[in-house]
Amino acid sequence: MKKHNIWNNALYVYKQANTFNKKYKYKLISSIVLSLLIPIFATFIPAVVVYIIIHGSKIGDFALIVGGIVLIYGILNYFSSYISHVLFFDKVFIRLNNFFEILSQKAMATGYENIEFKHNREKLMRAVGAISENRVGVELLLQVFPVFITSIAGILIYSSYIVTINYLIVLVLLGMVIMNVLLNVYARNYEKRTAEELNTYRTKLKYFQDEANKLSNAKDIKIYKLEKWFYNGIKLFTKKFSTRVMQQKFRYSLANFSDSIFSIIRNLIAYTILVAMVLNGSISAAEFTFMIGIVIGFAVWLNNLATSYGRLKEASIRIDDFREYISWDDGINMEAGENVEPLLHKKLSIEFKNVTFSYPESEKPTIRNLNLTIEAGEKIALVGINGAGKTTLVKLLTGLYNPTGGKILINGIPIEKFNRYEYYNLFGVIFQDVNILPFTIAQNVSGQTDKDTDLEKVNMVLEQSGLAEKIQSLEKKEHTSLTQVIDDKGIMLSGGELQKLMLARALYKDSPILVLDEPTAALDPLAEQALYLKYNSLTENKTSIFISHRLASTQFCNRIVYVEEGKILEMGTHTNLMKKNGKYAEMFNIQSQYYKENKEEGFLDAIDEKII
Ligand SMILES: Nc1ncnc2c1ncn2[C@@H]1O[C@H](COP(=O)(O)OP(=O)(O)OP(=O)(O)O)[C@@H](O)[C@H]1O
Repeated sequence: MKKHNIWNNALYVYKQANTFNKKYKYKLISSIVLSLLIPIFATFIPAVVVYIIIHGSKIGDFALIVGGIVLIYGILNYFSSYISHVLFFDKVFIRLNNFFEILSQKAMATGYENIEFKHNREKLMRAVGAISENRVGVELLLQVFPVFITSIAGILIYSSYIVTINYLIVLVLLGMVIMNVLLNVYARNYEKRTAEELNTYRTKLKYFQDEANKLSNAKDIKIYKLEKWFYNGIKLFTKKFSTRVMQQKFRYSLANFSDSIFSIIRNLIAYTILVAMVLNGSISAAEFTFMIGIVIGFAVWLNNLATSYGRLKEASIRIDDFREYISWDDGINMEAGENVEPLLHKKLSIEFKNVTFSYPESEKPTIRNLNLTIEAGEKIALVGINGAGKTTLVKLLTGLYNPTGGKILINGIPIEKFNRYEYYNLFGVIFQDVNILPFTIAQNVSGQTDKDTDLEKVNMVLEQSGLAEKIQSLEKKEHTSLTQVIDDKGIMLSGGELQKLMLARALYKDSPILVLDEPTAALDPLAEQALYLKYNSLTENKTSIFISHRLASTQFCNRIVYVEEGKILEMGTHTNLMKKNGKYAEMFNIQSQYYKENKEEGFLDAIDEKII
């Protein structure tokens, strides 16, 4: 992982802040100038008072001068706190708007493997960690960097004055601060060493906390009494997390404690030197008062520098995490690559050439040296037992995964040559896990905003997918929202209805390749039969892949591909494979026998025999 120094990270964060809020820099500069002016001014006040008293000014003059100074001091403080207040909200908005947008854009655009696989997902979680709270990462840098800069300026101004009086004071103060910095470095090194471990605990704890509240888990938690598993997980990782945090904080408290001791010693030495100077007449009482203010102020700047530097380092580590994810190779051709436009209205051929794929950290490849040619416009049924690698093949074909070996070609062109963002346009896919968004039915089908949605087409595909009757019965028809996350009047669809909606979405896209992974798993037998009967017309001019464990589906496909352990074991028409009497025939016979037996007993009247 590339590490950037704090200056580089600060430059990065401020550049981003500036693109979002152009006025931010002016407010920031005003705040830094005021933070420098106010303590200098505060140091002047007692010195001026002592001077006036010693020189016996009239009470009226005294009141006027002191009143004037206090008034200016008050005004400066008012502006300072006003700007701090404004800056606080600016920082929050910069983090929430700008940085979240950068991260979301990256996460949505980057290769799917960068999102799905564990190690990559952890990178994403770390990047989220840099912007998810007020006092970490980006916002921490925005808070602390001005303090760091102000402290450097304060130290330069104050020390240039102190050395003209007595350079020993500067040396004493510096020595103490260096010791304090060393203790902070010790604490920070410990924090760094344990950061990875803490991050793991944080991720696991967050998993338990999030999953415990999810609606999708609620049924299983109640029925299978899983709450203990969640309580124990939360308890275990809270303990591990908080123990580690306490160990980290203990080291910082050592540094803080030593700082209190050092400040007493430092003040004693500074006072001794200054009092000796007053006694031997080298400085006046007013100068003494001023010098005391400057010495204390100088120590404050030094301390601020040490602590802000430590916190900047802390923020910098998180910002590196963020930048690592943002600049991470997408793993695919998102920017460049060939246009798929010429292919969009053609029948397309697909070729898997010696394709191998291994999931990260898995010992054996899931797809092994697989060769398959699908002719343009062909309808393929992909079958095989659970875990054979069918869905993995779909993810490879659709460009969600990249093969670890071999090539996939569309109309003879290797798919990595296409612009990946456009490449997705070639596919209408129903995946096994149904995923709807809390928008209207029409928007879920079109994947577009209302303005860009073709309602006529939406209704046509809803009709084709068998959902039209249900939608027409709703008060707002296709404008009804799904789920109640955003719209209180939203509706929930049943498992089978959702699957029909997914089919409508794939059909709306009208892509040259249609891939249906278990599209009938939740359908009732009548709906299933209706889909089978329509399949030819739905896939007209398209190349299609139909994955199903219901082997009736193989009847209306041109060819059946039987996959086992990532390899093609058998391939051919239904009649050929039945004659071959291999794995496919075995699977088919078991299933059809079951249906026949049950049918004889009159259980499954709804299944049309001619389909089986
Ligand atoms: N993200 C993943 N990380 C690691 N291994 C995975 C991942 N996804 C799937 N696998 C493994 O790859 C193998 C093939 O899975 P795949 O989902 O392709 O099978 P399938 O043939 O579609 O099965 P099913 O019929 O159950 O849908 C399985 O053994 C599975 O455990």
